[in-house]
Amino acid sequence: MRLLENSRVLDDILAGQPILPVLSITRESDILPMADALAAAGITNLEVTLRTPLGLGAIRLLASERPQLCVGAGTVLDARQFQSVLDAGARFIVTPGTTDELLALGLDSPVPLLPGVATASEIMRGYRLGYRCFKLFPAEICGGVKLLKALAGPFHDVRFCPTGGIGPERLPDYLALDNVVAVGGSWMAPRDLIESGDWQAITRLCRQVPRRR
Ligand SMILES: O=C(O)C(=O)C[C@H](O)[C@H](O)COP(=O)(O)O
Repeated sequence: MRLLENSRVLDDILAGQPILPVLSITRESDILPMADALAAAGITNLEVTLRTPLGLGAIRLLASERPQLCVGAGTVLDARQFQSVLDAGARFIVTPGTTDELLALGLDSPVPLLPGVATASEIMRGYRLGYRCFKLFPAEICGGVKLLKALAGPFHDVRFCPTGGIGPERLPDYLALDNVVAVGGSWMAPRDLIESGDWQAITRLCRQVPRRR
């Protein structure tokens, strides 16, 4: 998507809910019940990573069986994966870092790209191409709330989806920042609850998410 269009569409998607669940699927039978557990708490945006071999199939399944959800693809590392998640029906694409190849693909993509950054220089590489919305990763390690406050100075028109190491206790501090569009994380679908199939507990965890101040 050209220039500011990418970031406008992303902002429209992500601003609709304060958290972006990041799911890594390890059992096929979990996919639909997990998505339904999130949806029961009002979650419509979610990111499925390619960290596991089931990731791509999960995106395809959710795109066809739960079209009301906005399912993005995460951990997209190269052009081949970029094309495969587009083919699977991903509605947005998330990368942990940036490469020139991925930034260029995002400009011509039919769905928006959320490029991962950790430094001002990486933001500047995307900014000059028109990107205004980035994933800050790994957020807690690379500076978290303090870094986001510092970045608001030079990049007043940039918004971030910080992800990585952010649990529910730190969430309010991030959501209080004007340059945070949503906060990503995996905490709302913990492994033990998924393994035991405790979908109601996952719904309850998502319902505890604070509203934006
Ligand atoms: O693999 C990727 O490209 C990612 O997308 C990284 C995930 O966003 C974070 O690992 C989620 O962070 P946690 O909430 O700390 O689990």
